[in-house]
Amino acid sequence: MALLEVDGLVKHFVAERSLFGRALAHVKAVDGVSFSLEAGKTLALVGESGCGKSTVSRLVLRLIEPDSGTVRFDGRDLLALDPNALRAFRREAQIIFQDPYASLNPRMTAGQILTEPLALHDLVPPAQRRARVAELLRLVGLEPRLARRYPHEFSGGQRQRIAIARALAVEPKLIICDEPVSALDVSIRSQILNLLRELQDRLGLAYIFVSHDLAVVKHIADHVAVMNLGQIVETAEADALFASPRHPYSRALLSAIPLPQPKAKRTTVLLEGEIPSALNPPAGCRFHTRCPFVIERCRNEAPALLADGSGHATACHRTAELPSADAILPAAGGFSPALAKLVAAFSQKTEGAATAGVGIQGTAPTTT
Ligand SMILES: Nc1ncnc2c1ncn2[C@@H]1O[C@H](COP(=O)(O)OP(=O)(O)OP(=O)(O)O)[C@@H](O)[C@H]1O
Repeated sequence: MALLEVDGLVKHFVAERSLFGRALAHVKAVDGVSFSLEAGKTLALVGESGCGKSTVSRLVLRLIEPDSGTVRFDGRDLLALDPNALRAFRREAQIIFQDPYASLNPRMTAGQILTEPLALHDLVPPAQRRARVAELLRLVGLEPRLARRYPHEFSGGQRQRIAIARALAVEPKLIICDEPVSALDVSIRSQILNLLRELQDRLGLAYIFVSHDLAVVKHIADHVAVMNLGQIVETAEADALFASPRHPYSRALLSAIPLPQPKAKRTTVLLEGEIPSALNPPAGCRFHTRCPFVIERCRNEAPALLADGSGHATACHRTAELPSADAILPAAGGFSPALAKLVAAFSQKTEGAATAGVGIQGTAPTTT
């Protein structure tokens, strides 16, 4: 049985109200999202800013209520939990944020920050709390003597370690990592990612790893779900998705990852076209206004997220007929003349990682 099962989750926010309080427009932040996560595994939720990743996280933690859909955690229906059961659940699922400085109380020492959850959930008798704090600090690679310091006395990476230790204090089964390394120096990122992986192996933690950056996700995810405008457009085991992305949006996100070899050539898929407006969401496939492979059907009919035998699921009418990702990503060419024409309008050859370019142009779309 999966640790977490999310089915048909929907959350629309009111974006505009009339003078009399009537809802005039809705943001479809999350619109029919389903996925599952095994204990001890990592699911990465990937997509541009505004695609609904954080809203999914908040729904999974039951910090906000969905309009419809279900969330099952360890076999329990989260939406049916009474206050006591919800309190117990708060221990089992934790979250760490992009900016640890904002999430750590500046007036508390690291020791006090780590003692707080122990006391709140009555996890450790008062006499043993100091030892438990030292243990937590060691677990995240910090010296116990640092317990006396305040957040501003730590580096960004150290602060993220304290935020991780605070999450671990309650011995959770699931941690939502919301862009946990985006605010950190590039040189520190891999240290924090390694720490998260080590802790997962040691403690059997499951992670939902929220990120806009597929390069980061590559180092940590077992499964990836790519989101666009409140919906999952592709989901697969990480290896399968990175080796062979199928949805044009995933291909474009992947093509923006710098190549490991500086001289390697690749075609960067540039997505242009009309960017969907919050008040005028695209009909049919929500990606069609930016898709290089759009056909008439995409404008009228929303594609279902369909899985093949291996569990690789894609929401695209043209999955079966598009060229393999190899034909796009490592600049191997090989398009049929008709597809080459389409791709040419949206792609350009680049050389080397430094000029690999950004795969998506324009500001991120909003959802309605
Ligand atoms: N409380 C709210 N009220 C109204 N709209 C909201 C609210 N929370 C989120 N939204 C909107 O819902 C959409 C999805 O937001 P969300 O924060 O989940 O996206 P995201 O992918 O996590 O983006 P980011 O990476 O920028 O946090 C956005 O259009 C956002 O403006």
